[in-house]
Amino acid sequence: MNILEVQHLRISDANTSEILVSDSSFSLKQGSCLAIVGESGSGKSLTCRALMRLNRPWLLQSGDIRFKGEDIMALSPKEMRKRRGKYLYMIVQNGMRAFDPSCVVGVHARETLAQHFNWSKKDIEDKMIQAMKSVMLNNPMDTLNKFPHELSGGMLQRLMIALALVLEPEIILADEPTTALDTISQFEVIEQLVLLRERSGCSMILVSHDLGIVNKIADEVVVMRDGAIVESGHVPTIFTEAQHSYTNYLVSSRLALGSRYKKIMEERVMLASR
Ligand SMILES: Nc1ncnc2c1ncn2[C@@H]1O[C@H](COP(=O)(O)OP(=O)(O)OP(=O)(O)O)[C@@H](O)[C@H]1O
Repeated sequence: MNILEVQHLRISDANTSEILVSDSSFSLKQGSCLAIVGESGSGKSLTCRALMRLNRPWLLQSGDIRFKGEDIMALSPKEMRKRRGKYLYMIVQNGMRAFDPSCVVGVHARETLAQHFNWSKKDIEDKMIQAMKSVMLNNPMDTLNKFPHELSGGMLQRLMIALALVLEPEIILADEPTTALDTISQFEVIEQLVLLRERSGCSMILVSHDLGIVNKIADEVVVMRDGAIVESGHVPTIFTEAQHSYTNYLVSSRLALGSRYKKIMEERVMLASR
C-alpha cells in the first residue's frame, strides 16, 4: 500500500516564471524508504518541502499530493500545521536551522510535543530523555538546557531523531541529514536513522547526494536532474542496471561509503585497542 502518492508535481518561481520542478510523479510504500538523489540544484529539497507545503510563498506548486488518500494540497494552513510533526516530520540538513536560536533546545522539543499530545510537562520530559539516551545523547537534561549554537551538528541531528522517536511520525523526510557533518558524525547519524526506521516502522523519504548512504538505507530511488525525474526503481536494480546515462554517471562517481565505514571502523578498533 502506498502511504504517499505524488502526481504531476510542478513547482515554479512566480517572480521569474522559471519552472523548478516539472511534472514529478512518485509514490512511497508504507514502511519503506524512498531516496531522492541528484546533483545540486536538481529540485530534491523543493520536492521535499512541497510535500510539507513549506516552500517560500513565491514558489507556486501544483499537482496532486496524497497522504493516505488525503489531498494535502487542499488542506487549510491550520489543518496542514496539524499534519506536520505527527504525520510528516522533516529532518533538515543543518540542525541550526531547525531550532529557534533564541531559546534552549528543550523549549523547542517541549513546544513541539505539546502541540501534538496532551501529556504533562513531566511526561514530555521523561519521554524526551528516554529517546535522547537511545540515540546516545548522554546527559540529556544538560543538552536540553543548551542553546542550538552550543551543540555540535551531530548532536542537533540526533536531537531531531530523538524528537522523531517520541513523535512517531508516519513519514520522515530526511533532507541531506548528514551533509553538514564530519565523517564520524555522518556514520553515527546514519546508524541512528537506520535504527529509527527499525524502531518506529515509519516510512521515509531520504534526500541524498551520496549513493553509498542510499544503498545502505533505501529500498527505492528516484533520480532527479534539472527539476525532472529521469529514472526510478528498486535500489539494487538502479545500481546494477541503470538505464539513464545520468544515473550511470552518478553510480560510477558515487562516494564509496562502504569503504569509508570500513575505514572508520578499523580506525576505531585500532584506537580502542591502544
Ligand atoms: N526559495 C527559492 N526561491 C527561488 N528559487 C529557489 C528557491 N529555493 C530553491 N530554488 C531553486 O530551485 C532549484 C532547485 O533547488 P533545490 O534546493 O530543490 O535543489 P537540490 O536538488 O535540493 O540541491 P542541493 O543538493 O544543493 O540541496 C535551484 O535552481 C534553486 O536555485
